[in-house]
Amino acid sequence: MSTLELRGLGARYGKKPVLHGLDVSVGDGEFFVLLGPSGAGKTTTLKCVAGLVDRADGSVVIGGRDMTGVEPYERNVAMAFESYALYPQKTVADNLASPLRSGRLGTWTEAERAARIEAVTTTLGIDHLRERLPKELSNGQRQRTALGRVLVRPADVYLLDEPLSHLDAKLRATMRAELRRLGEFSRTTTVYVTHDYQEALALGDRIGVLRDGRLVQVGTPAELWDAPHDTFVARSLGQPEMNLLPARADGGVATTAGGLAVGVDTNVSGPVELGVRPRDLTVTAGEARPEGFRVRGRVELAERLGRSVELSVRTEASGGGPGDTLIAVTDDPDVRERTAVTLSTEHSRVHVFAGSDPGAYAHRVGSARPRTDTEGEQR
Ligand SMILES: Nc1ncnc2c1ncn2[C@@H]1O[C@H](COP(=O)(O)OP(=O)(O)OP(=O)(O)O)[C@@H](O)[C@H]1O
Repeated sequence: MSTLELRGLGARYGKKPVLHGLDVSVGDGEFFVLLGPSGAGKTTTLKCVAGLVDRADGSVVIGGRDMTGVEPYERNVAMAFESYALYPQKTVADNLASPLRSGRLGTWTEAERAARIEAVTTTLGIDHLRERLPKELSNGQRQRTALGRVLVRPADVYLLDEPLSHLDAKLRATMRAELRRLGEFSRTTTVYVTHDYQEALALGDRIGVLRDGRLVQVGTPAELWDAPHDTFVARSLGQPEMNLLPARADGGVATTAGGLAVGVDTNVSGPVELGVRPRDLTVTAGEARPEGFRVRGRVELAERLGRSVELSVRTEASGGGPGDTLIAVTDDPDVRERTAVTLSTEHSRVHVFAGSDPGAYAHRVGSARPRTDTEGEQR
């Protein structure tokens, strides 16, 4: 059990910098998720913690001890790579037992070893595979065994790199729940790398969003969901992605190109983006309740996604605008293409992002508010 701190952590491959001054403190027993797209630097961050990157700047501090110059095998971290290394000639049970046999982790009685292995194989659902050799396992089973090899050994910090990536959707969901339980049970400080936002939201006590080697936002799942730092974080969480409508703010009103207008803080002016999650929009045939944010439109496309239907809605073009397109999700099977609908939500669910730099992500400055003039949201 240990805290983990990254202080100004940087890393380079050759001359190319890939991590830029990461600062974060992971609490004792915390399950911390690093979320980011391919190439963001997630694996490199784990390797720096494990001591496997030569050209690192700043420092990694585990349990209050600066790890600069400390060899990987002396750091007491256990890392599971996406490519799973198993002894080909050993059974699953022996593969799991071998980390406990190396004298470095103290001596274990046969009974203690067996109890620990059993707890892990039960959690990972590989009990029935204990006598098999790696070549007799599917990719997903091999991945779970490799994860087991890490979890079986007590360590100060677990470093897990996309450990569920080779599992099918159903098994991933089951394993997510199991891992969550295991985390609560073992309370070992864990850094878990993924590019899957659902995994991050389900597992993380906190999440750090990494983009191009920089930590863009660190927070609880609720903080990231309710107040994403910028449009990149906003789009990283949620499927379908958050709707983002370009607009111009002036005098406390932001107006989209399509003619939609909402109240915003009077301090906000210039180019903005209005963000609303498809699942935050309530879809009603005809008129909606009068309070809150609401907009009328017509369904242009309806695509069934299992129980729910994803709608592409063209908003009504009033006030000379061409209308905007918003994605919404409904469970109502009667909403079809060409149906007239009203989309509504609370103003607090309409995020306002500001920033005019081309190519940069706009920052969240707050949420929309009711308009104080009498024009309404569609004009
Ligand atoms: N050994 C290496 N030599 C040179 N460049 C590397 C090396 N390993 C990674 N990189 C580069 O460093 C950057 C970060 O890579 P890293 O593997 O940390 O990203 P990641 O977020 O884990 O991505 P993924 O999800 O695809 O595994 C990428 O641009 C990658 O191409």
